[in-house]
Amino acid sequence: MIALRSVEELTPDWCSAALARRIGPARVRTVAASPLGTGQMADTYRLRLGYEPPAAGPASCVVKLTATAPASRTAAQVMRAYEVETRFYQQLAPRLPVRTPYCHAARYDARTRAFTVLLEDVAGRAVDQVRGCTATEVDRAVDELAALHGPMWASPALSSLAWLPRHDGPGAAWMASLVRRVHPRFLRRFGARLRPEVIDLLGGFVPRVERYLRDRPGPRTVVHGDFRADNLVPGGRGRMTVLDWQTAAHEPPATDLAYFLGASVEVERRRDLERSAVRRYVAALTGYGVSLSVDDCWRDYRRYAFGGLVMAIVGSTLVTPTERGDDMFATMTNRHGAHAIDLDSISLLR
Ligand SMILES: Nc1ncnc2c1ncn2[C@@H]1O[C@H](COP(=O)(O)OP(=O)(O)OP(=O)(O)O)[C@@H](O)[C@H]1O
Repeated sequence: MIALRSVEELTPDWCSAALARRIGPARVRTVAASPLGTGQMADTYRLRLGYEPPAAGPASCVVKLTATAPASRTAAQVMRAYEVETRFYQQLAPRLPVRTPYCHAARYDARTRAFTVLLEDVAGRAVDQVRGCTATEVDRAVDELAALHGPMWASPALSSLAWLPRHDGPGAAWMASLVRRVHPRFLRRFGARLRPEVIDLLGGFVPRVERYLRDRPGPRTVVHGDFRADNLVPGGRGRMTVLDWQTAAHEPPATDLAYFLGASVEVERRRDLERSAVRRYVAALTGYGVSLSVDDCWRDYRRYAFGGLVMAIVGSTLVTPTERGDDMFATMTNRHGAHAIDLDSISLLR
């Protein structure tokens, strides 16, 4: 099975090879692809599949492949997003209890930097990021975070995965200079939609961004890197399925927790429930043998509240602009800004 460079290369034979583990000697006879969702880093399609013999495999699957839009493809390649998502599905998803779509096949071609993952079609709709999560959705999401972070908490095995990014290396200085460079442009584009106190916060944070990115205290584990409502699909038995593993990394786990609560919960609701969410996360981690105090978790949670601001500033300038994308970046910045202000996170960077 090869990594597809575009959906035009998709054929029944390619699908048969990609589904071989599931369908054995049966064949895919027909495949029809329709574009799916609003992803900005890859092209995603729902596939309707017909088989010989009939009903030999899933009636539909989701294929995610190299973006055709040049800006999205370049951004994904700079961030190694395609390699990371492929390797995550191949090497980590099978070892972790976090709920992800079942991956039928995943390929990354280092020469062409093309990638393709063929996934289970997850029923249901992702939580709307702009509306934000309910209290029940927060509980479910926090449980999935513990199921992602707990099993490989401080595991030396993660350091040997050369493909799994760490953000405190030489990349930190590069990222910090990018944030400083694009900050004025970001303010020109979004300033009218940002609260004045958030603009002030950015003015205090951006000069300290390199310190924030380089100096990353706390234990490390596998993190999702973009753990927010748009990537969470509520499912059966009180679980959430977590999508979009292009930003997986070897990072302090509180980065995901702070980013999730900062981005995906409306501000008043987040203020009400964040302490209990942190306690729930710590309690769920004990189920994976992790001993972490609520105080230590709370301190790291406060410190990493800036992650969403870095993501909004950099993300909004890298991807092709869309109206929904711009709404999302403005909402994100106001929410993460309010979060860092509420938690006085800047005091942890002095
Ligand atoms: N396995 C799946 N089952 C059902 N829907 C899916 C599945 N995987 C992705 N989707 C949907 O396809 C769209 C794009 O998916 P995804 O977020 O993984 O792509 P992306 O290009 O990496 O996005 P982003 O711009 O957020 O990085 C989303 O609407 C998502 O809900």
